[in-house]
Amino acid sequence: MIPIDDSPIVRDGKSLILAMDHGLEHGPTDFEEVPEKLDPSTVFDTATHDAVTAMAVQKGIAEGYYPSYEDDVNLLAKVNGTSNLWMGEYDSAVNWSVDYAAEIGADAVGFTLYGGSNHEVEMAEEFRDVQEAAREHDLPVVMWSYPRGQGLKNDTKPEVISYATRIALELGADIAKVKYPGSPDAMEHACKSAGDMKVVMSGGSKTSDYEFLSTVEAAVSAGAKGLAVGRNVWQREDPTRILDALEKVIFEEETADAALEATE
Ligand SMILES: O=P(O)(O)OC[C@H]1O[C@](O)(COP(=O)(O)O)[C@@H](O)[C@@H]1O
Repeated sequence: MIPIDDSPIVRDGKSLILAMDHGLEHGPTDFEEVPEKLDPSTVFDTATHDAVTAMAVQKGIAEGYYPSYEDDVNLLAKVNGTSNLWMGEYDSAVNWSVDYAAEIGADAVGFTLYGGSNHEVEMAEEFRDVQEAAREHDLPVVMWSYPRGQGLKNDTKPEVISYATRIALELGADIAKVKYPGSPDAMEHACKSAGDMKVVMSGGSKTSDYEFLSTVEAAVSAGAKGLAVGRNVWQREDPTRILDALEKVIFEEETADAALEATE
């Protein structure tokens, strides 16, 4: 872990990462109700909001669109990823090198590790190479720490999420992105398991404004240092409004109720 509070992807010790790698990870289904979002520029426009500290995308999107946004958006290069068409045991292909991501202007790199998968060993070895290359470029590393595969049926159980944050700490990540483990106590334990490393909550599929914001509020009160979110922002009709509210909940530590009221 390196001190990352001065990194552009961190603001006042916290991060709000806008993820848009769903076209690879989930396919066109995530865009069915928001077909205009098939154009990555629309989500880059959303990422220019002050609350967003980085945008996480895959190589092709970074190559094609980031040059127009490099003055206004911090790039988190998600270096591995696999499509939903892959039917094998959980795994993720490394699609670009850290050197190339740095050349494009990355401010941080992201990597998914499926702890518990039959491919965990190979993925951990790939993470070693990514993490060490990132250190050479002084880039923070965000681990999407997602235990799943084999017999692991419930990947949001409290002990599984605490293990996920610990794996990220032990392997040298700077931020762990994990699913919400269902309660503030479980989130607090997951954050403590990460030592001084930052933990951010993963957004998940779209829910109501109140449900989403109150879960973020609970996670932040329990020690999470922000959020990495995709669908709960860009699948909304008005992403700016939810980002205004998230800014209040994450950076100003307001309640979900107060944030919603202030942004009505
Ligand atoms: O593997 P899952 O749980 O289907 O979700 C993976 C997706 O979730 C993210 O980690 C976060 O996005 P969401 O907030 O939309 O869940 C994306 O980067 C990724 O594409």
